[in-house]
Amino acid sequence: MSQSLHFFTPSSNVTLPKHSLFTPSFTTSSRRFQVTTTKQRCFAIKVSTSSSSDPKVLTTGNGTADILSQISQQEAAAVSPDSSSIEVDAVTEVELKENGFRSTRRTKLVCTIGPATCGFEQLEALAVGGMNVARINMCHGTREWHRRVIEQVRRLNEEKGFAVAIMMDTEGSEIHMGDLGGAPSAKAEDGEIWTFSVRAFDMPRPDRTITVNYDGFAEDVKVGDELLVDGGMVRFEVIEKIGPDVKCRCTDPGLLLPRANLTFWRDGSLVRERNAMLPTISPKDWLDIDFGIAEGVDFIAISFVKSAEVINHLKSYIAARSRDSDIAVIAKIESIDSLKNLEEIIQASDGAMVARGDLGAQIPLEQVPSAQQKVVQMCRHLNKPVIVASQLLESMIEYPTPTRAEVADVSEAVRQRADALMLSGESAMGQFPEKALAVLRSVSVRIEKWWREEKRHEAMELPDVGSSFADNISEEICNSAAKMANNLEVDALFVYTKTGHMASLLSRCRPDCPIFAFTTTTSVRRRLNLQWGLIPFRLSFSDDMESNLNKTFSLLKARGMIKSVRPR
Ligand SMILES: Nc1ncnc2c1ncn2[C@@H]1O[C@H](COP(=O)(O)OP(=O)(O)OP(=O)(O)O)[C@@H](O)[C@H]1O
Ligand SMILES: CC(=O)C(=O)O
Ligand SMILES: [K+]
Ligand SMILES: [Mg+2]
Repeated sequence: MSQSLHFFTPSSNVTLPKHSLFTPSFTTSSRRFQVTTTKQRCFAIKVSTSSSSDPKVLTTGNGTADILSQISQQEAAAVSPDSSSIEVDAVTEVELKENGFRSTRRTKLVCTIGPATCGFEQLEALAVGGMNVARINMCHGTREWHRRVIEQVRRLNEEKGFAVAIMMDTEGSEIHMGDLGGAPSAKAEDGEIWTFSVRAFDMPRPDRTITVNYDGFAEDVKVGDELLVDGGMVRFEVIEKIGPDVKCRCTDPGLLLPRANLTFWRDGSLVRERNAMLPTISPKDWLDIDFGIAEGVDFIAISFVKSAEVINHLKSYIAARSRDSDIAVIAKIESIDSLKNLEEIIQASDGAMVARGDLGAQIPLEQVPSAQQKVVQMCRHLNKPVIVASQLLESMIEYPTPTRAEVADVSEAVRQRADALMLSGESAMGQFPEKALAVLRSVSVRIEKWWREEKRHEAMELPDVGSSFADNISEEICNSAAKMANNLEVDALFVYTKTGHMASLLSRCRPDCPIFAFTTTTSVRRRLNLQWGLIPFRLSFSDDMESNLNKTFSLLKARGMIKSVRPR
């Protein structure tokens, strides 16, 4: 098995760097490495290892003009440039052509789809606006409704060449309110008495009555407890218990949304009684997961993860049921338990989400920012994509411009170099979904550029993640390639990746230039769309890197995404 790494250097008389751009593991075992200069201005390093899953090749280029001047007319002609055999979406294509490689957005964007965005045109507008992943929340709507959304996203991908991935988010079995009898919201005013009940009501249900999904609710709460809706957006005090009904007085007025999360507090601490024993994945969640597997969603996000065990269980469940599709499991960090077992949970998962909505209901709000930073950093260390979610642009549910504080919050998540930012209510039921997405997009691009120009990124020591020698080689190649790309100020890194692993290792380094990730399957292409800095393309390629490179350049050139200039 061999791996090769292609570098295209900026000057015409290249000498191989004397000092090691590679770490000692490369130089001390030189027996394994064969360095050859292949062309006048490029060199390749072929790495032989006894065991490796697939041949991985990495190319870095210093600007397409230079690269293309390497390719003779004959070589270019040898590959018939059937430009349809490379798949990239129209928006990325235009962006690359018009703005160049360097100014592409690196931070990925996730939009929750709801009543405001479930139409085909609305979905298309989001895709055009930069949505990389569409999230469906199984707390709301019917499976039929979600199936239609999935179908439309798939149609959008097929007809318009997008690679929008689908993330299904489970409901989980925490305590939450019912669906408000179909009303989009209800206003609770200061001092009003509301009834929270575990009874099932016939329609219409009595005024100021809210159903609760957890049967033990009326037994677990005590008179005097504080009841928080959505982590404190609305607060009540428990004043009386009458069988299955709990009477509460509103102490902090606000808007109640369907299926809002409920927590109760006693003497300033979160009460976790029998509800703490509820399973992470409820019987209804298992049915939703079966639905997600059948529909071939790309990601399943698990709410209220408490331990790595549930992730491992779900992963084997998925593996047994979907042999050819590979669904990634995202752990939602939104509970005290998930913070306690953070490292093992992230290690077991394929990615994580900082779900600040519920997290802020379980830990004091002032602890949420440090928890976010910790999760983002740990994901980077362990090479797992991370999403920062909830209330990024909350005011844009109602207003067309964000608050200054919201822009600062988005900027901070971009500066932490999270893989992705997520819209919730802003895109699901807000009045300005496209505007909210445009704010995420422009703030991301601006902050990324600023930090690149200022070279302000803190150096982050990235620990090894692989356990085998082959894994270590892949990591070293990627770390070195990213470093070299930065030092030589190249325009793009090219990586050929079957499983997506090499691309993720490069993304983890957060290089200054974008990473073109060429992969053979559409499902891997969609999955890579969640990761920082990756521009995923679908392309069939072989083990012969020389021909892959020629083919790629010809195809990109035929599409007008890179230009040829006369050799200097
Ligand atoms: N499929 C849907 N149908 C109707 N309303 C929806 C749908 N998806 C989302 N919404 C609305 O958008 C709001 C925000 O959606 P979101 O999924 O982000 O909720 P959340 O409470 O932040 O997430 P979670 O329930 O996972 O903690 C919801 O409270 C709901 O009012
Ligand atoms: C997204 C989500 O589940 C939360 O913020 O609670
Ligand atoms: K959910
Ligand atoms: Mg949540």
